[in-house]
Amino acid sequence: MNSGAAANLTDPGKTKSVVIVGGGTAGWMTAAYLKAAFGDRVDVTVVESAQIGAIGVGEATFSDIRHFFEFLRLEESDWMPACNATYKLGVRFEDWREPGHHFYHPFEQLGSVDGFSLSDWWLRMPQSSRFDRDCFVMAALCDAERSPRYADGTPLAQGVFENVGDGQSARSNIAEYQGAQFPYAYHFEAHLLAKFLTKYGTDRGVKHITDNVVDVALDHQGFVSHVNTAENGTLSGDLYIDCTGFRALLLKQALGEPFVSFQDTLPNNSAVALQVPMDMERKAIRPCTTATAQDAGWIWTIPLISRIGTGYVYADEYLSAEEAEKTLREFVGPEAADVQANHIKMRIGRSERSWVNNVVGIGLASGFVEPLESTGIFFIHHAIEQIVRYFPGGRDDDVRRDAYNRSIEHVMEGVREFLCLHYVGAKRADNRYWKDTKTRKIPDALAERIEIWKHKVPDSESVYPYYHGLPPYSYNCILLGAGGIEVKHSPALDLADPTAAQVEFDRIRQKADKLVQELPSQNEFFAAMRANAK
Ligand SMILES: Cc1cc2nc3c(=O)[nH]c(=O)nc-3n(C[C@H](O)[C@H](O)[C@H](O)COP(=O)(O)OP(=O)(O)OC[C@H]3O[C@@H](n4cnc5c(N)ncnc54)[C@H](O)[C@@H]3O)c2cc1C
Ligand SMILES: N[C@@H](Cc1c[nH]c2cc(Cl)ccc12)C(=O)O
Repeated sequence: MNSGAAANLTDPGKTKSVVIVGGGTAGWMTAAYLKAAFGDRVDVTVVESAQIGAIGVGEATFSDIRHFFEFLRLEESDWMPACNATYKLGVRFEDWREPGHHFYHPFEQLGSVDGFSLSDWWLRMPQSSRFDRDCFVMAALCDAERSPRYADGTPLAQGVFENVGDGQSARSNIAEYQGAQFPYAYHFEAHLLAKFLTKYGTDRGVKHITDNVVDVALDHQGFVSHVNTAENGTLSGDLYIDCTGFRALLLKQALGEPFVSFQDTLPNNSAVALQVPMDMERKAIRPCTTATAQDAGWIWTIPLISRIGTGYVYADEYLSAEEAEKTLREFVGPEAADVQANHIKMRIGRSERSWVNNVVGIGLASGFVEPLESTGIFFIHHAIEQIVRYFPGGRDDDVRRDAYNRSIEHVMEGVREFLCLHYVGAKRADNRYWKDTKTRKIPDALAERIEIWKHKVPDSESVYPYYHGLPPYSYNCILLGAGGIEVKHSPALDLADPTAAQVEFDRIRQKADKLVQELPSQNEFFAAMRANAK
């Protein structure tokens, strides 16, 4: 424990001390990463309550999470079995356009032909009614429930696996990575990842205290001077990271930082979750997250090893908790009969600033949007990378603080626009909830962008202009998949020679057919892994 350590921020060469309050996924991802980044030159303490539980529902991620594991020098075989992890090739949206329809948001770059996006060509010459099947190989792999690795462990697209796993090469991070779209992400149990990283962190010197923080003390400048725990006295450090979840004990409760609610544009503020045991020998492990539209929101289905994580995300303005749980149980079927439901109130939006004085909020304490595009852990990962990049040198570090806060704001606001597009762009308008999605306020800039996209599919010139994790092709997937906004092809394509585009569509179909034949199902893949491990 360091007392009075605030002074050594201005004293280069001395160990810096960081106190992390909260030991959920955010707390332990941060602790582990700081140790991987700074080793013994940073003193890290994690204090977590034994009484206040962490959120863990069975999570899906961005593919970018691989940079996190790579930074920690961890291979899939080190952490995946410990977290019940499976592969994710994209999100499958069911019933967003109309009952029985589905489309994917896959981890695959959209091609271009003669300077025009393949989506533009597709509008001019659709090969079928399925934009995703015609333009992405991954859509067929998801439909056929394939694994992104062959049974011997060889990955699907060798070319994009550069820098992974030799343990020595330079480590990349999200913002720096300019390579091809990585072909898959993961599903895993976030609380098991937190447990795994507890060992990783404590093995590398992180101090772990199980106790409740009962009071946060501020000095005359409004900086945190120390926190008081119930049984372990006071803890103090140079920097405090608030990972206390929706409570935001330091950032909001102690420092009073205002919260910017997104509720006006994204009304879903509640969830009910179930962890359903499943015999995966008999049930297909779909290699994608499924988001099935419902009367007042949507249900997620996340296949894990030997269980399914599922839940109904809804707006309490339209549906009661009891009705949501009833609908979810009917959706899942008898397997869920003995499973207890977990009802969660979600605080949707962002802290006005995530870094205030010597407190940085990471995870739910900083901000959250409904999990429709699996952004929660991405927000954490991005924040951790940024705090390492902008690590404070002293109290008067306003420039660094402002830069950090801007980058967090951009990520959150960009994702807000992307999520709003799902609702305003969904063709479905069959009840009050879905009708309201067409008239509800959306960010002004998004409304302007949609007017452009009606005439020119989204590209890097027309999507949210700051880094927010989502490439322009993601917007094409939602716009053309959800089907509620009419989009026209570029008039130039009526004059252009379509031969090369036709060759590209044919190539995608042939490649998809070949891979569906060659790749094992996820069930076969994980069965082979288990057999090899014995
Ligand atoms: C319904 C739902 C679905 C989600 N789905 C996804 C998904 O698919 N993909 C994704 O990336 N993310 C998803 N998330 C988000 C993801 O689960 C969280 O981002 C992640 O678990 C991180 O949570 P956290 O660590 O910030 O907070 P929490 O898990 O709430 O942890 C808070 C920690 O603070 C501690 N604490 C609180 N008060 C005190 C105190 N006074 N003293 C000491 N300790 C204290 C608690 O003990 C706990 O350890 C979802 C979230 C929700 C709500
Ligand atoms: N940088 C993100 C962006 C991304 C690209 N495709 C998808 C698909 C889904 Cl479901 C989420 C996220 C993404 C990444 O590569 O993960």
